[in-house]
Amino acid sequence: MDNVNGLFGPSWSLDTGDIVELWHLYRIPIVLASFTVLMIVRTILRLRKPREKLSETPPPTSPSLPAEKTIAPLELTKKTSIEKIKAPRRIVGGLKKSKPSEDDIESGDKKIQVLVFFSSLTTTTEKTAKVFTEGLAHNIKEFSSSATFLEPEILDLSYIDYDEYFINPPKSEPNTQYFYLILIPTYNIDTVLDNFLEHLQETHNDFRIDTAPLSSLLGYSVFGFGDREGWPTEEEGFCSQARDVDKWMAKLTGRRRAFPLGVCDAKTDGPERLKEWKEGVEDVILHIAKTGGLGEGVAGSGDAVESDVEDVDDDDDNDEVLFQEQDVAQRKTKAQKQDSLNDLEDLGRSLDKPSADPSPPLEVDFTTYSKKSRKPEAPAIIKEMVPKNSPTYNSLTKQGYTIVGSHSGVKICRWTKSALRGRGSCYKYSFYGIASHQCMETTPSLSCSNKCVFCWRHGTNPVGTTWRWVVEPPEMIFTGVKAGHYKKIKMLRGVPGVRAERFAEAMRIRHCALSLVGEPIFYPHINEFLAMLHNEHISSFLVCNAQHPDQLAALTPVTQLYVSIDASNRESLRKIDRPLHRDFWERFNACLDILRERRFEQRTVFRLTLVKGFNIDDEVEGYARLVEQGLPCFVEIKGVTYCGTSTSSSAGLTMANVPFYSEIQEFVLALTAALNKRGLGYGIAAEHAHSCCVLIASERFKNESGRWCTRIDYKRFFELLEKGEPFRPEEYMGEETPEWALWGNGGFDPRDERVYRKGKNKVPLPVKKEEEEIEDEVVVVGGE
Ligand SMILES: Cc1cc2nc3c(=O)[nH]c(=O)nc-3n(C[C@H](O)[C@H](O)[C@H](O)COP(=O)(O)O)c2cc1C
Ligand code: SF4
Repeated sequence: MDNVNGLFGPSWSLDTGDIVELWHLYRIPIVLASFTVLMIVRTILRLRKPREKLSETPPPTSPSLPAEKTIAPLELTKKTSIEKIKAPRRIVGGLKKSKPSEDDIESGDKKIQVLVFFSSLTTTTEKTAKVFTEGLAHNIKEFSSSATFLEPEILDLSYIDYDEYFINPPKSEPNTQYFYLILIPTYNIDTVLDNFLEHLQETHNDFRIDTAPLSSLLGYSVFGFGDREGWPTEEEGFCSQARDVDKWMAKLTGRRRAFPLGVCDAKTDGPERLKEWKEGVEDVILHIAKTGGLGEGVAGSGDAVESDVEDVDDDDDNDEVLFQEQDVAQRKTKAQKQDSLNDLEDLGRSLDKPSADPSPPLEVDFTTYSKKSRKPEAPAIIKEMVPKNSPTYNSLTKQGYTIVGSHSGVKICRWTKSALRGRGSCYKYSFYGIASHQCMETTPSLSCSNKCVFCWRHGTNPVGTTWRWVVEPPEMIFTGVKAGHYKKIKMLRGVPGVRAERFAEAMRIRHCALSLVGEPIFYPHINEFLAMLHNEHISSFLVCNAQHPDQLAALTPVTQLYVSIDASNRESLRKIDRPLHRDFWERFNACLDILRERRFEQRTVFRLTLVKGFNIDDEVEGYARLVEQGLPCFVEIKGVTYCGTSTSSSAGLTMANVPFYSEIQEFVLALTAALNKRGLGYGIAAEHAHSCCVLIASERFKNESGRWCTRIDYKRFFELLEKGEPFRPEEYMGEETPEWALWGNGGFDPRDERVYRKGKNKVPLPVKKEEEEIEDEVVVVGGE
């Protein structure tokens, strides 16, 4: 113990021997104490350091997270920085444009396609656009060889599917970049242009689509045709639709206006103005060919700097996004609205003291349209669908239509004339006992929501997805169409060959085919109109285009309800009907479901119009599936007829698209086999080879002896209707289908006289429809 005292005492001194002795005496407590101190230090250090992950076991909250999804340190860093950016959003810089790479173009990898779009009612723009495109094609060949130009293509806005060109540039050629030129007239009446504009606007406002989905275009420019005599100034509507198209294109392309909007008065300065515009456009194309792009900041380059006000104009939804370059313009247009936007506080403060912040003057350029400069908007005027001064009116009346009011029409069909002369009735006589000379073909809506390739009225017909025109009362339409029909019948009094008894019978309308042109159920008072027909014991055959399920669901029973089935699948339907509704396939299917529900209330029919190259090949199974879905009472299969007008050929339709009757027969056999394979109980009931038309019917329309009864007991139909109680279509099933109309017997009424064209032999089937036409008759596409 002394030694120990000596060790800690002040007079302490030790030699080596003492140290060794001490170690031997106290080594255990020394080792234990050192170990304890070390452990304490280690524990403190570990507690201060973050724990390292020792295993790959996923955390309990994400049991399925795969090992590779574990967030790596780098990703964590990135995520944190993204979160930091999130609120509030302030985007600095211009729109992100996928600008063409000069290298791409120079290396020859990319091709440039100029597309010239036009629309025309009275052909001025069409003719000009054609000459313009030819000239452009010629000049483009002379341009720099650094870029590959494809032959400019000309496209009629009445025929194209807007979705293919005006949501995104066409996708068919991945290495091709597009340059759009749009030549259009202006009409203050309803035309396809309204629809085009609606499409541009909807695309821009569609929250699912990028606001500038066409920004990958190389550029665009618009040229408008107008008439200063009727519309002297811009305020009064001079070239207003060209201006609107230009404005929407600026928005959709992210302001890639390559050259300013050109306008002309087609009657006076047209050639001069067009020449100027053409030269300017060609300069730009040349510039693109050389440099690969429009260039930045060049007047008319479409750069956001110049056109900013366009974007602020009406885009309230863009409030949260502020482009640095647009500050100045937005100060003017958005100042009052900004208070609530936290991220714009700085801007708001600067606006409070405008004099303290002398901003540079606003750039004004020709590409700018500002609401501020416009006069206050006049109250919306509801237009007439087909006004008397419209080209549509002229075109329809020239074709023999009587326009009643502003949206209804009536026409004597060729079969009515033919039946009056005892030269054959339409297929509806063979199948359903409709006397053609007592049939009125009419529609209360000349407008439609499709632009079917086989319709012959494109360019002139009003189209729309909703009714936006003046509505006339059903009484006025009913009286008007009857008067129009009788007037036309009377005019046939002196036609050679008209049979007196048929002429007398024709003065009493017994049937009404609501299938002329347009979409009858579009008319808001269609049910009242039908009631008027039925009150006068006029049967109703109504054809609709399967695009208006709500109206179809609300429709009161008709004698026979048709739905046009123009294709068996979405893509094919889009190509052939070119519907205006984006959800056309859903609408189509909804209509089939409605028809299925209605099959025990009225006679339901699928009408298939077969167009070779469009809706026949490989579609039999698809049609069978649709029949299974809608379970119609009947399926009418008809070959398209051909009118040979420029409109049908612009739609890509030629005689080659008209199927031979043998092809129709082949198709019918295949479809019936497909239906039987599905156990659906359909058979081929009747044919009218003359019209290239065959009827497949449900076995429900056979009598006890197993014979087809496709005809209608019209008297019974009205009796049942007047009882006001529900009834089934079988209850007004008519007599047996006549022998001559049955499948295999041709379907020509033996009471009538068959007349062949001069010089044509009595060629046995199959023949092209035209070769079997009745003398003097004009073949039209789309009619019955
Ligand atoms: C019924 C009708 C309405 C028109 N409305 C306008 C108009 O609002 N503004 C305008 O500038 N020109 C208007 N025009 C003139 C046309 O736009 C002009 O004649 C154009 O050249 C026609 O082109 P197109 O023959 O290709 O259809 C109208 C012409 C017609 C027949
Ligand atoms: S159903 Fe059609 S084609 Fe037949 S007569 Fe009537 S309108 Fe003419």
